[in-house]
Amino acid sequence: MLTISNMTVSYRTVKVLEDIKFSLYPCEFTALLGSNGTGKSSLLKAVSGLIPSEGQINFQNRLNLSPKECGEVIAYMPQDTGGTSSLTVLEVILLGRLTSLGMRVPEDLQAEAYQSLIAFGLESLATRTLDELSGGQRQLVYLAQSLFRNPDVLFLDEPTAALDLRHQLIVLDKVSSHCKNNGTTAMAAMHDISLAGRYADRLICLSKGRIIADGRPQDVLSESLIRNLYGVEADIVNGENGTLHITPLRAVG
Ligand SMILES: Nc1ncnc2c1ncn2[C@@H]1O[C@H](COP(=O)(O)OP(=O)(O)OP(=O)(O)O)[C@@H](O)[C@H]1O
Repeated sequence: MLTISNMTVSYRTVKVLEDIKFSLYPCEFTALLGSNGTGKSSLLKAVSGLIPSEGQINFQNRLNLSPKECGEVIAYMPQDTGGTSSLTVLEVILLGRLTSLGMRVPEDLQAEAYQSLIAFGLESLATRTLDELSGGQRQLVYLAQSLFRNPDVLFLDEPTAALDLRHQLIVLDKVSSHCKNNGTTAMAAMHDISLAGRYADRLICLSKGRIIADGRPQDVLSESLIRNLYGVEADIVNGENGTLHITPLRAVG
């Protein structure tokens, strides 16, 4: 279990997150929701030890982790997967297991990396360099790398932002099943509340730097929550098998 308590994050003198506390559990996929600029990325970065924060982070029986220890426990995939790189797609996947790499890459590790490319439909790109990929293909490569790394805790910042509809479904399905099959704890900042409601076990909702709702999608998603979070009027209909159908109607306020 990963537990965050009394977390505050500031940029210079401006506080952007305050009184943050929550716990994340193995096998659970949590979606982090909130409007633009409300602090989702800052929260993921602060807990991953990438930006300074105040408060306490505990993981399993390890108390008060330092930023370096947070970085060792949590694999963080940023929102922006751009930037130049002349590494091939297969090499990027293999880098996910940097600690297992020596002078030679064991054949079984190469085969496993190739399998993770197949899982994301990326095998035809294995020998291409990252510079030669589209934005969505690059995002898929980094997602495949994150799962290949098989971390205890995985943080993803808008993992489906560059993806088409089919790949959004494939990726969220894979992240959710990876959690269940490997005991991984995952949290993803997301903007699509319908997809979050469908794939996440739990939603944590941020507004103005504070958590205003935390629970199972069917328990927390309501028309008034959507109005509070986004300033949007929406219709929510309960479908079969507990699915929620959310239709945004108009911006209000
Ligand atoms: N490096 C920085 N220096 C100063 N202020 C920052 C910095 N990064 C983010 N902020 C501010 O902190 C607040 C939270 O930003 P953050 O990127 O965490 O929001 P977000 O919820 O991830 O937004 P989005 O959905 O638009 O990606 C915003 O007001 C933003 O302008």
